[in-house]
Amino acid sequence: MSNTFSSVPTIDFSRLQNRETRDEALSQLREAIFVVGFMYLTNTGLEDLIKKAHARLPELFEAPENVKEACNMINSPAFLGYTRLGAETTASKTDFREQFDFATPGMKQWTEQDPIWDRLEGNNQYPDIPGVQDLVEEYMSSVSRLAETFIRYVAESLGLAPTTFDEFAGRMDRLKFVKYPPSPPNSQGVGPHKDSSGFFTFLSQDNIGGLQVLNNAGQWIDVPPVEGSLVVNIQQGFEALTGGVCAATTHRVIAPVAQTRYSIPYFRGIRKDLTLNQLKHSAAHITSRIPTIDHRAKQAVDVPSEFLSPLYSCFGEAHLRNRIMSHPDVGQKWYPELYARFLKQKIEQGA
Ligand SMILES: O=C(O)CCC(=O)C(=O)O
Ligand SMILES: [Fe+2]
Repeated sequence: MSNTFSSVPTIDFSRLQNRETRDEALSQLREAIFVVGFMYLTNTGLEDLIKKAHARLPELFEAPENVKEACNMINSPAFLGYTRLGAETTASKTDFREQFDFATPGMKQWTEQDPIWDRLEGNNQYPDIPGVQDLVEEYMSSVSRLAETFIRYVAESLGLAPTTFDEFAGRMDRLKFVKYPPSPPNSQGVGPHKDSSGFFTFLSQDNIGGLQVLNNAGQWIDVPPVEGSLVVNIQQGFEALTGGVCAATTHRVIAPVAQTRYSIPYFRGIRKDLTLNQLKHSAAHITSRIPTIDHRAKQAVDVPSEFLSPLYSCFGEAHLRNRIMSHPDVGQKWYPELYARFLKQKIEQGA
C-alpha cells in the first residue's frame, strides 16, 4: 500500500494560529487528513480543562448505583444518560465499558410533527452529583469553539474557503465520559467502528493506552497517550461530505487488564436533515475544488458508507439507526418499529 501509515501524526494547534508557521502546519494537517484520518492535536489551550475533567471521572463512576441508574439511558429517546457495563454493542459484540452520554444543552422539545430523528436532540440527564452539569457545559462549550476553528483550518488545508463546512454544522454535539474497568486479556473495550454522528471527534484519553487505529494494510496501530493532547479523527459525516476524499478511520479500544482507563470523546455534529442527494451534491462540489494533485481527490463519490445508503432518507435517519443498533434496549423501547426494521435489514445484509 502506498499510502498507509504506522503512527499517528501530531498537529500543533498553536502553529496553525501563528502566521509564521501556519502554511507548514496546514500542509501537515492536510497530510494527516488524507493519509491517516487521525491525529494528535496539541497546544489547544484546553489542557487545564482536560485535566480538571479527568480528575472528576473516578468519583463520578464510583457514585452509588442508584445515582447512576436514575439517569439510565433507557429513560431517553435521545440516547442520553448512563449506560452500565455490558449494555452496548459494537460490531455485533458486547463492549466492556461504562459511560455517560451528554449533548449540547438547550435543544427544543421534540413533537410528533417533527421528523423522528430530531428526537435525538433531547435533554441531558445529569447524575445528582454536584458540579457535573457545570463541568459538562464548560467542557462542551470550550471544545465546541475549538472544533469550529479547527474545521475552518481543515477546509483551508484542503484548499477550500475556511467557512466551506459551516453550513453543515448540526445543532447538537455529543460528549461522553467513559470508563473501561480492568478486564480479562484482549477484551473488547469498544469494538472496531468508525465514528458516526458528524464531522470530527476530539478525544481526551488518560495515560493507560489501548486505543488503536486500522491502517490500509489491515494492521492495528497504537495511539499511545500524549498528555494534554486531543486525539482528533474524521467521522463518517465528514467522509460523506467530502465524497470519501477524507476517509473515516476504523478504530477500537482494547480493554485494560490491570488498571482502569478513562476517556472523554466529544463528537462534533452534522446537520441531520441533509439528504443523500444534498450530500452527494456537496461532495461533488467540494471534491471538485480540492486540488487534484493528490490521488485521493480522484476517489469516487460513491464511498461505501451507511451514511450514503439509499436505505436512509437523510443523515439523521442513518444516525438514528446507528444509535438504535448500538443501544438495542433503548432503541427497542422508544423506536420499536424502526428497531424491527433495522434488525431485519441487518439480518438480510448478513451484517
Ligand atoms: O475511549 C476511547 O479512547 C475511544 C472511544 C471511541 O472510539 C468512541 O466512543 O467512539
Ligand atoms: Fe470512536
